[in-house]
Amino acid sequence: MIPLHKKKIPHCILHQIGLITNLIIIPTLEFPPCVCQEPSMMQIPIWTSVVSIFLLLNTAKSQEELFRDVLVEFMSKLSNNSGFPDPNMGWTSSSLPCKDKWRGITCDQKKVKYIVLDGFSFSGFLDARVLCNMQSLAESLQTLSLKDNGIHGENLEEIENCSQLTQLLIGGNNFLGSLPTSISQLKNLKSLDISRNKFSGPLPDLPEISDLEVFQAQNNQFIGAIPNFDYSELSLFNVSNNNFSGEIPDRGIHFDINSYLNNPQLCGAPLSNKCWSPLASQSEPSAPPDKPKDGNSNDQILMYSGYILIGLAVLFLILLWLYKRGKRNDEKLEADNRVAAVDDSMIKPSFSTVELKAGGISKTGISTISADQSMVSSSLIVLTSPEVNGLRFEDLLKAPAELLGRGNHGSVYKVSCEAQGTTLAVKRIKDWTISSHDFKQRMRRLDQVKHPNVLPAVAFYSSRQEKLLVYEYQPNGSLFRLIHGNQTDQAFDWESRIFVASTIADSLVFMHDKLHYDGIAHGNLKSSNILLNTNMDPLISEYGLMVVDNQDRSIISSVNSFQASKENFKEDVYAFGVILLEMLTGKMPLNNGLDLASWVLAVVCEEWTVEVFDRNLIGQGASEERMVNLLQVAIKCVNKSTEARPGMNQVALMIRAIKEDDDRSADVSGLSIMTR
Ligand SMILES: Nc1ncnc2c1ncn2[C@@H]1O[C@H](COP(=O)(O)OP(=O)(O)OP(=O)(O)O)[C@@H](O)[C@H]1O
Repeated sequence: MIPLHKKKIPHCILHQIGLITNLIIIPTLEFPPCVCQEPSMMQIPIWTSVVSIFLLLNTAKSQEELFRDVLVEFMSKLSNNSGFPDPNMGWTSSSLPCKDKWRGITCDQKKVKYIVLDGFSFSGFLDARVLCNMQSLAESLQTLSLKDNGIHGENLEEIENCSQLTQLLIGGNNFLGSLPTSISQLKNLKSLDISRNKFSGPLPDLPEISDLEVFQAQNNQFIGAIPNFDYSELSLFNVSNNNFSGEIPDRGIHFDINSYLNNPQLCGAPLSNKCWSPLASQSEPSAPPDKPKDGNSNDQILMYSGYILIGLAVLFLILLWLYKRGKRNDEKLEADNRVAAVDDSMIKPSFSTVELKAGGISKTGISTISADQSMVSSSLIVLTSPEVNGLRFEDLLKAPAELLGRGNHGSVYKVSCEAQGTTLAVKRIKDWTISSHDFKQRMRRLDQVKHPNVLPAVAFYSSRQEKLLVYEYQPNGSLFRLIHGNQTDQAFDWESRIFVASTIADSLVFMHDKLHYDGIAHGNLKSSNILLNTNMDPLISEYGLMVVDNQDRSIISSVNSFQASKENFKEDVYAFGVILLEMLTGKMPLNNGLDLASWVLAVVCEEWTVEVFDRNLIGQGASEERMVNLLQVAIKCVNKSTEARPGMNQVALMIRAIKEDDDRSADVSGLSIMTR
C-alpha cells in the first residue's frame, strides 16, 4: 500500500481520519482540527467517511503516477499522437517512468531528472506548457534533450517554469519564429543548443544567464546584434550561419572565426571584414556600401590602393615567416632525432637517472618535448598552485630530470626546479587526439574541482603532438609499490588498507559528483595512479586525463554522450574494485594473463574464500569477517555488467560501514586492555 503521507488527502479528511482513529484504533494519533469549507462534511456519518477514505486511498495518485500522466501527454504531443516508437520502452499509462525505467528518462529518488530523446524522428510539438506546468516535475527536471528530431515548439515561452534546467538541447529540429524572451529566465542553464532550426528574429537577453557555458545557435535565421555575453564563462559559442549584423562585441574574440562565419552583415574581429567606421562615411553607419559613390570615388580608390598595399606587405611577411619556420623545423627535426635516440637508450624499467648536462647532448629527457622554445615558453599554462608561482617552460627544460617510469600513455619524469625550490613530476603524453582547445577547457574545469586527496595538475602544456602535465612530486611512491613492492619497512596493515580504501572511495564520490555533468570520470584508475604524500595519505593522480573516446570531444558533455559518460563513471567503479582486490589479495591486477577479478571470482565460487586473502593480512590477525565484507564490496564493483555495479557513493557507504565497525572494535579492545 502507498504510505499515507504520499497521498494527496484534503486536510478535512485527514481530520476525520484523526477522529475515527481516535475513537476506534490509536487513541494517541492526532491530526489538527480544521474548518471545513462545506458544513455538511462534518455531519456525514462515520461509515460514509470510512468509505470515502477507502476510495481516496485507492484513487489518489502517487507522485510518480502524476509524472507519468504528464509525460504521456508530453509524448503524445511530441509524437503527433503516435506514441513512443517501441511501447516496450515505456511512455504508456500502464507503466511508471522511474520504476519501469522508461527509455530516455533518468530518475533520481523517483524524480525525473533527465529527458533525453535525441534522434527519434518525432515530428510533433514540444509543448512547454504540458511539461513545465506541473510544479514537482518542473522542479526536478534538469536536462531536456530533443536533438535531431523534426519537432516544432508550442507554448515555448512557458519553458521558464522548468526553472531547474541546466541543459536545454533542441538543436536539429523545425522550431520556427523567435526564441521566447522567457528563456533568459532559466538562470541555472549551463548549456543551450538551439542550432539547426529555423529560429528568426533577434536573440533575447541571454547574457542574463550568468552560468551559461555552452551556447550553440548556428544555422538559424537570427537577426540583429549579438548580445554582449561574458565570453570568459563560455567554453563553446557558435552563432555562425545566421543573419546577425553589426560589430562583434569586444570580448567575442575569445572564440575563433568559425563561431561567427556566414553572417553577411557581421563585422569586426575575429572576422576579417572590419566594421565600417561612421567617421569614414557619415552616411553608412555599420555595413560597407555596395558600390563606391561618385562624389568620393577618388578617395575610395586611394583607400583601396592602400588596402592592397597593406595586404601585399602582410602576405610578404607571412611568406617570410613561413620560410624561417620551415628552416627552424628542419633544424629541430635533426636535434629531436639526436635526442630521441638518447632518450630511448635511457629508458630503464624504473628510476633510471637521465640528468643530462649542457654540452655534448645538451638537453634533459624533458627537453625533448621542446618544439620551439620561444613559442612554447608562453604556452605553459600554470594553474592556481602557489608552489610553482612563476614557473616557466624554460625552468623545466633547464632542470635535471629523472625518468620515473613509462606507462601505457606516456612517461613520467622527476624534475627538480631550483628556482621554485620544488620538485615536480612531469607526465608527457603522446598521441592524445584531444584538441588543444578541449584539452585546455578540460584542464581548467578540473582545476576548479579540488579535493585534498586528489592531486591537481599545477601546470600544463599542449601542442598537437604532445601534452605535458606538471604535478607536485610525491616522495612516497604509489599504492602499487606499497602493495607489490618488496619493501619490508612499510607494514601495510589492515587499518592502513581500510583507511586507504575509504579515503579513495570518498574522494571519488566527491569528484564524480562535481564532474557529473561534465562527464569527466578518472578514466585510468589503478594503484600506480594512487600516490602517497609525505604523511602516507593517498592521493588520486591523473584524474580525468586518460580520455576515453567519448570524452574527448568536449569538456562539457553533450547529452548525447550522457549515457556513455555514465558508463565511464561505472568504469571507475570497476577499476576501484580491482584496487580493493589488490589490497585484499596482495596480487597484481594481471597475473600470467589472468585478470585478478576473474581469479578471485573463481576462487570464491569454489568456496575457498580465505585462500584469496593476502597472507600478511591473515598473519597480522585482521578480522576475517571484515575482510570478507570488503571482498564482497570489491566483487560488486567488478561485476561485468555496468548496470549491476553500484555507484561510487554506495561503494563509499559500504566501506565506511566496515571501517566504522573496525574503529569500534579497536576502541573496545583498547578499553579491555586498559581495564585488564
Ligand atoms: N606526482 C608524482 N610523484 C611521484 N611519482 C609519480 C608521480 N606521478 C607518477 N608517478 C610515478 O611515475 C611512474 C610512471 O607513471 P605513469 O603514470 O607513466 O605510469 P602508469 O600509471 O603505470 O601508466 P599510465 O598512467 O600511463 O597508464 C609510476 O610509478 C607513478 O607512480
